[in-house]
Amino acid sequence: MKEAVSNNLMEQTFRRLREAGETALMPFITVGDPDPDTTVDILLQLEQAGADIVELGVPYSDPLADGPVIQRASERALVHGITIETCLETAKKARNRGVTMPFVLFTYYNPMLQMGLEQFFTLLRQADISGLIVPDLPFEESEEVLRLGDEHGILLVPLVAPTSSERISLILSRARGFVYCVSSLGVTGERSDFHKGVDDFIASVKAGTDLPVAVGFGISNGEQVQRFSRICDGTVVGSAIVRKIEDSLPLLQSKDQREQGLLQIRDFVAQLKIR
Ligand SMILES: O=P(O)(O)OC[C@@H](O)[C@@H](O)c1c[nH]c2ccccc12
Repeated sequence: MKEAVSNNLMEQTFRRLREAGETALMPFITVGDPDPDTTVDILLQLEQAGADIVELGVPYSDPLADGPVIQRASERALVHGITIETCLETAKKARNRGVTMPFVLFTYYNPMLQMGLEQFFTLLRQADISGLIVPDLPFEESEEVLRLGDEHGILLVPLVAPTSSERISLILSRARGFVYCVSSLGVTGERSDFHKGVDDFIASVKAGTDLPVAVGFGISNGEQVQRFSRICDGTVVGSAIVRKIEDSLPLLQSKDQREQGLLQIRDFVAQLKIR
């Protein structure tokens, strides 16, 4: 029997990359940082720079796992009252402006519960979101979220950390889309060194699943992207790009230098891409 070919954009992207022998460059940005219109412009730049899949972070006031760079991005976004709805509107605008890469929504659990899970998944589908990551989803509640995701065609991507060891096969058996390996413990943020056991950890995850495996947490330059690309299928870069956006704020917010600010972000991301 022929394997059913999925029409989920993220699955298609990973399949295309795998056939080409490439790995995915996966930026994370906070939606609404520094404002929703600029997020649309930044998404266009990311795509032109060679990003393959983008993680769209919903800003949150109590982001447990986020380091200082991403926390500040959330603060800048929350000034504009950004909610899940506005994030999804922003994603739609980016599509209408020509962004074609798959979107993975990254949100804490509480805002989705408050909206109601049915409504949440309906809106995600309407905004052409391919995947979902919920870092604080309680394992006991993940079954319901997974079921709704399957119903709506939205892939619930699990996060696994070097400490998830006893539960890892259970987590992998429920994974959709890809598996996100957190390179280290603690919070997000750029690092110069990684945990000694990270390569073995990634190898053990790869051995336990046929899905693509991506690595994130602390990856901040092209050399680190290359290092991890040799052993996995995708690399997530968050804080380093969000910091670049922060550094570019004076340019982005001035009328005549905005283009220059956007180019600065594009150039930074382009040099992370393996060509
Ligand atoms: O910022 P870093 O170190 O590049 O790590 C990626 C990360 O930002 C993004 O995937 C992320 C943002 N918030 C998180 C919370 C938990 C796990 C991962 C995340």
